[in-house]
Amino acid sequence: MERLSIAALAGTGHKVALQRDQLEPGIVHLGLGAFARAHTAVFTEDAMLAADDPQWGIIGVTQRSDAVARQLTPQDGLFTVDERGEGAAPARIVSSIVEAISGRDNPDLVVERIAAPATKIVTLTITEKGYRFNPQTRNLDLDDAETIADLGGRPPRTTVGQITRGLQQRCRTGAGPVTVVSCDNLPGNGELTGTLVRNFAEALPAGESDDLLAWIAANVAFPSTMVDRMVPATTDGDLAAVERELGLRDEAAVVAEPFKQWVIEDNFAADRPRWEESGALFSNDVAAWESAKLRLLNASHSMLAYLGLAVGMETIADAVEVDAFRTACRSMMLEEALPSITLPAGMDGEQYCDEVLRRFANPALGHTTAKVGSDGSQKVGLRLLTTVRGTLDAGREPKWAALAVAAWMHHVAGAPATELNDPLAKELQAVLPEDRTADTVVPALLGFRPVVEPYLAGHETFKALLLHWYRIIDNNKASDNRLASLGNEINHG
Ligand SMILES: NC(=O)c1ccc[n+]([C@@H]2O[C@H](COP(=O)([O-])OP(=O)(O)OC[C@H]3O[C@@H](n4cnc5c(N)ncnc54)[C@H](O)[C@@H]3O)[C@@H](O)[C@H]2O)c1
Ligand SMILES: O=P(O)(O)OC[C@@H](O)[C@@H](O)[C@H](O)[C@H](O)CO
Repeated sequence: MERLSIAALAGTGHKVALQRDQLEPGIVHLGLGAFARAHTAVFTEDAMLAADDPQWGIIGVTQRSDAVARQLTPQDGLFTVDERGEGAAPARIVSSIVEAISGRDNPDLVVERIAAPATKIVTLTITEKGYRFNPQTRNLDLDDAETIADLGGRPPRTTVGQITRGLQQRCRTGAGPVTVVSCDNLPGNGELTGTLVRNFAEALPAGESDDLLAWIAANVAFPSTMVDRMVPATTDGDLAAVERELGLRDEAAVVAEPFKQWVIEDNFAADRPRWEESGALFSNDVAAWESAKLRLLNASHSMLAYLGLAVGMETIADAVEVDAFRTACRSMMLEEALPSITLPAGMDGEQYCDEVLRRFANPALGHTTAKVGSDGSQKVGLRLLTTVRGTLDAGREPKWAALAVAAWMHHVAGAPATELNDPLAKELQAVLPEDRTADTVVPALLGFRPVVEPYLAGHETFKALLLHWYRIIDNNKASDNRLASLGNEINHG
């Protein structure tokens, strides 16, 4: 089958929305995964169309492998977004990516693109682990071997190294101000990114560091954002479905739910696309949006992933259909998370929670428990332990959040060392005992400092809840009907 490209489209009924010969590159996007294509690239294309402003073509950078760059380059950067579920629009070809680079293979080129005067924005979707920070201090992990190597002056391979070296070159060449926009699921993602970039700059030799820090302070903004759209990893079946629809082969297609949301702090150092014309909300209350999303949606997502994995379920849509799991999620959101956060003005908390559960149930999305449950060491603290802490501080028991944390612990203890998909898999395995029971695993993982703060590790109520739930999950693993028996025990608390 012929590959998707501008030339190949000429012979079909499909066409691209943007005038490609007029596009100019104004954005460098680091982390060209599925989410960036279904979210950032779509908002940006729509903004360019609505405002008739073609200066925001995206230079996409793949970070760890060259796969997406290899898929997109022969397709002239074009790819399909295939919406799935109620209200889905027809498959759409997105044309806002003008170049795709493998950052792994061309680190100097990444720095050059960030430093180009035409670049006004650097956006990021590099996953939580890509930030290489210490979650307790929210500073750059200066013991990280890759960061040390980047500080030593090699062509940078870490994202923070790439951004800071790009800024250093902008400072030297007078390339002008730039805005760095994190779009990852992290609280205060803009402030965090700014801190990590400054930490990197501070760790450079004094002669390089002083000028650079002053230049960054005067020329770079780091707005925080909240992003939302469920985008699973694309499967071979998804590619085949797009091929049938398009009549062309698209190796870079992505699948997404119809819903999409982007809340952005209005803090830019230079021009920006008119993203508000494509539906983004500019707000000075991004922190409230982000904590609502992380502690309601993402926390429930993680809970369903680990409960689903405990009973061998493959998708989130299947897990949320289990009454006991759905009720546990809803209870965690309503009884524990909602009382410990301040909602953004105008948000109806209960309605938001119901909407989240409805979105999870989208059967056409195929979001896997394995993908959502990956990298737990990077997510459990932000999504769940925050609610555990808030609920304990309010003098109540975090019963449901503890169920989700116990399910994560069970997943970590049950996964064979080679199969745990987590950047700290080796470190987690190292603290786990040979004999894995509630009484050995719970204290071992409570003592795992990169995830659990000392206060929670020593909290007897929390520990008792974890032991209780861990035993229930573990006892059921040998049951003939582990789904029914686990559901039953969860219902009985
Ligand atoms: N997929 C979603 O539903 C969704 C929704 C909202 C937000 N997000 C955010 O986007 C991120 C990426 O999601 P995705 O679906 O694109 O995942 P993906 O697996 O398709 O892509 C991950 C991207 O992150 C990069 N990356 C991974 N580890 C890295 C590291 N150590 N350093 C630098 N870059 C690294 C990869 O190269 C890749 O470009 C999520 O972690 C989340 O923060 C995703
Ligand atoms: O993308 P991650 O790995 O941070 O988290 C997995 C999911 O919870 C997440 O991607 C959600 O689908 C998303 O945050 C919805 O907007």
